Amino acid sequence: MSEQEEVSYSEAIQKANDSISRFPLIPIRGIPLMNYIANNFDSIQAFRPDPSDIFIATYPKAGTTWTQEIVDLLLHNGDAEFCKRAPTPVRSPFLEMFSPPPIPSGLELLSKMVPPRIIKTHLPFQLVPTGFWESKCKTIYVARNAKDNVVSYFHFDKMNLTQPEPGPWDGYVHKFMRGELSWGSWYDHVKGYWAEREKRNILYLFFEDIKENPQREIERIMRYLDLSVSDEVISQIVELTSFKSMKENPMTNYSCVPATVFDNSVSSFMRKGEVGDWKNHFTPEQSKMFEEDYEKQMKGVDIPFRSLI
Ligand SMILES: Nc1ncnc2c1ncn2[C@@H]1O[C@H](COP(=O)(O)OS(=O)(=O)O)[C@@H](OP(=O)(O)O)[C@H]1O
Repeated sequence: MSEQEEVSYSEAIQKANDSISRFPLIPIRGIPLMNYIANNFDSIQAFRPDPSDIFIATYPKAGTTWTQEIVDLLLHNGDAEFCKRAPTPVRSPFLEMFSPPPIPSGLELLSKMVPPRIIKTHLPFQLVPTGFWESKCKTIYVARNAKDNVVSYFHFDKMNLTQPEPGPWDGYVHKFMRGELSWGSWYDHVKGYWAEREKRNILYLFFEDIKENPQREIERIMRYLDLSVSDEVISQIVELTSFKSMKENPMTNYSCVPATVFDNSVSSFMRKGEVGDWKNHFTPEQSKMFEEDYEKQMKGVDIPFRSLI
């Protein structure tokens, strides 16, 4: 994969331009999904991974792209040039993504690749094709604290012109709390994978931990994947996957998606990459209301999120 593939991916999106719109959501087993995904759900469910494939699962905006880059670099011993062979969504396809033709679906991209493939999903646990668990694929789940997650999703839904119109911030927070955004409830998502992590051997990570100590978390991923790279390479990967590096890297910053789909004048995909940006968005009243609801939705759950505050 190379320049040509990168160009053809961007060109395919450009060619689909007339069919791009804010797609409606259709529920699949109660989970709202973009209509193109919902309409192709049977073929997504039928996907059979290879046991060597690596599966990265997250609620949207929880650190997927960051983890995809870390894993690609670990698999290739920190080879920065090789990891620039194509943009993230081509190197590491999005399992359930279907878009208007001729944009290749995740399944189409996967069918042309040789395992081990790095496969992204936002599907909640109960919608993941059972083939992943039958094949015992290594699975990395990344969770991000709810308040920063909803802030990031809000900015993304404003700039991603295929997502439903987010509307004003206050209403958006309520939609998040009710699980009405694409891919459903954050609360059920983080709880679903947490409940299955031991049985399915899922490595459950937190955005805040990677931010606090990337070296420690990259080493955890390395051990989980049964890889061994030198300390020097780990340091290189820390540097290559810093927010600044990934924001500047055209292969990781989603500049492959034309402005007719990702409107960068509204917000960029690599927006801030921080912990605690929620403080710039929630009013004290919204924060109190959100926390009261959080207590109810997360009652009895022992996921070690940092304090919300
Ligand atoms: N290297 C690195 N360091 C810190 N933060 C990073 C990094 N890469 C991506 N990001 C931030 O992650 C948010 C995007 O999340 P995802 O990659 O999960 O998005 S997506 O769901 O795949 O569309 C989005 O968060 P916000 O900036 O808060 O909006 C990105 O900026």
